[in-house]
Parts: sequence; structure tokens; C-alpha cells
Amino acid sequence: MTAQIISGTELAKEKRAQLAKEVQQLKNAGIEPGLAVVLVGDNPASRSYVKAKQKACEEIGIRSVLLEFPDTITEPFLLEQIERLNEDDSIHGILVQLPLPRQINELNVIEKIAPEKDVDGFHPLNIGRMIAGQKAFLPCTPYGILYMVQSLGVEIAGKHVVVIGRSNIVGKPVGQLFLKENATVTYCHSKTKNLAEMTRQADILIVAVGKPNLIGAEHVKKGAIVIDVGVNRLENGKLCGDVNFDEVKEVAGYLTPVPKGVGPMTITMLLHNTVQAARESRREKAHQ
Ligand SMILES: NC(=O)C1=CN([C@@H]2O[C@H](COP(=O)(O)OP(=O)(O)OC[C@H]3O[C@@H](n4cnc5c(N)ncnc54)[C@H](OP(=O)(O)O)[C@@H]3O)[C@@H](O)[C@H]2O)C=CC1
Ligand SMILES: Nc1nc(=O)c2c([nH]1)NC[C@@H]1CN(c3ccc(C(=O)N[C@@H](CCC(=O)O)C(=O)O)cc3)C=[N+]21
Repeated sequence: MTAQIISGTELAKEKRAQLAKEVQQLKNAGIEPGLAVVLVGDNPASRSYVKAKQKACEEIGIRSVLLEFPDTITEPFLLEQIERLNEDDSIHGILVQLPLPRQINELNVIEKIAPEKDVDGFHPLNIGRMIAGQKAFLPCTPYGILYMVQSLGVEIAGKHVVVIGRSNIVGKPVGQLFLKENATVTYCHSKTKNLAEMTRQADILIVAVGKPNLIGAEHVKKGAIVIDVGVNRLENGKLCGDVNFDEVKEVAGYLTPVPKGVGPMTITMLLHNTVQAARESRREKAHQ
């Protein structure tokens, strides 16, 4: 059996075309969606992600503004910058690229972002709303993963989803999104015993760890859907995921590649959330 490869790039292209139309409609109604991206320090990976996000905005007509600061800035200074963006009516979404330098408390920064502009879905209010099943900005990577799986047209209810990784930005929320879709969800992490025994039970296996080749054929049930979230840069400069692609593609039913898998969907869902934020700002204005 050879897995069907789920192309994040292709799905992203379709979804972005639809978003471009929605941006045009908003512009016709007098609103230009605006995203502020805050980049602190000089991490090359962060810089390249930020560039990709800005390019994606440009392609569908969202105005993006980059605020760049040296890694020596203080937390109060950064909080002040965010406050200004909160008050700026031309900005509908705010994204602070993580990680931040050590002297800055990430939670303080995330909590400073106005929840209605938190297009990353990292603010505790959005996390809480998501878990309670209320309307919220969904975090982009988990949302992109759900979108990819839904695009396959297979039933999620009743499936066993195994998530490896429990970070606040990927592992934990992605499990919650599938729980809401009535899957049975198991979380694995660095303290999990007999990882392969757990993962072999998965109908849908989501791997978000950051270790090349962590998952091989022996971890995967025949026909399973395998979503590889990991992005690892090898010494030769090449990118790879957490899943041994060549091995697992012979066992899985569906498999996402790295690159061109989850990554492009993450950016697409950021665009989606930004368009939604702009649309909702219009509604709020109408009620004032
Ligand atoms: N494509 C995309 O859009 C995105 C990709 N990523 C990528 O996804 C990966 C994960 O990111 P992130 O969630 O931020 O990472 P974190 O480092 O925050 O979390 C990694 C998780 O993996 C667990 N883990 C570590 N080693 C093992 C192991 N041997 N077996 C089982 N579990 C293990 C950790 O367990 P414990 O909690 O016990 O320490 C932790 O929960 C990275 O490669 C990152 O680059 C991230 C965001 C977006
Ligand atoms: N506030 C915040 N929000 C984030 O969403 C966020 C963050 N901080 N910090 C870092 C992680 C990582 N992340 C990725 C986004 C796109 C790709 C992506 O598009 N990758 C391409 C390859 C890109 C390349 O070639 O370098 C792909 O997989 O095809 C990867 C990773 C978002 N993150």
C-alpha cells in the first residue's frame, strides 16, 4: 500500500483563492484587512516564517505591517507597542512571532493582545473559549490540520486520534479540536511509555515533536492518516518532519509531507483568522 500524499500547498491555494474574494468584498465595503507582525531579534527561522506570512498576505490583498525590534528590548516597551496596535483601527490582527528573547515573559505579551485581534488564537480567552466550544479564533496550526483531515471527506467522529506533543500552540489545542469533532483523543509526550504501542492504535496520528525520524513504519497502523507537523532543519540545510516519510508512506493511508504539508496550511489559517477579524470589526463598528 502506498499512502495518498496530502498536499498542503494545493489545499492552501484553493482556500487562499476563496479568501482573496472575501478580502475584495471587504475592501468594496470600505475595509482593508490589516495584519501587524511583530518580530523581536534576529532568529533566521523566525525571519523566514515572518516573510512567508507577509508574502501570503500580500498575495490575497491583506495589508501587512512588520514591526521589528532588536532582541535587547524590554518587556514594558514591547507591551507598549502592542497597546498601540490594539488601539489602531487599521490593524485587525496582531501576531507576535515566538519564541521571544529570555528577558520577556511570553504570557504577559500574549495576554496584552486584544482578544479580538489575537489571530494566532494564543490568548487565554481564546484558548478557554475554544475548549468550551464557544466561538473563538482557533490556533492556526491545529486549525490547518483539522482542515486538511476534513478535506479528505472521511468521518472523524468515533476515530481514535493520537497526538504526540502537548505544547500550547500545537499538541494540546489540536487534540481539543478533534475532541470537539467527536474523536477519541490520546495525548503522548516525552514521558509516555511504549510510544509505538500507543501510536499503532491511531486511526489519525498527529506528530508535533521536533525530532527527525521519530516515527517509523512500526509506529503506524495500516491505512492510518498521518499528519507530520515537525519542521526540522538538517545539517545539509534540508527540511524534514518528525516522520520517516519513505518508510511510513508504505503503511499509512494518507500522509502529509514536509515541506509543503502542514506549514502552508498554518499560514492559510492565519489569513483566514485575519479576514474574520476584519469582518467582525465592521460588525462592531455598525453597532457603535
Ligand atoms: N508546520 C507548522 O506550521 C508548525 C510546525 N511546528 C513544528 O512542530 C514541532 C513541535 O513544535 P512545538 O509544539 O512548538 O514543540 P515543543 O518543543 O513545545 O513540544 C514538543 C513536544 O514533544 C514532546 N516530545 C519530545 N520528545 C519526545 C519523544 N521522544 N517522544 C514523545 N514526545 C516527545 C514534548 O514532551 P514534553 O511535554 O513531555 O516535554 C513536547 O510536548 C517542531 O518541529 C516545530 O518546528 C510548530 C508550529 C507550527
Ligand atoms: N506567534 C507565532 N505564530 C506561529 O504560527 C508560529 C510562531 N509564532 N513561531 C514558530 C511557529 C512555526 N510556524 C510555521 C509556519 C509556517 C511554516 C511553513 O510554511 N513551512 C514550509 C517551509 C518553509 C521553509 O522552507 O522554510 C513548509 O512546511 O512547506 C512552518 C512553520 C509558525 N509558528
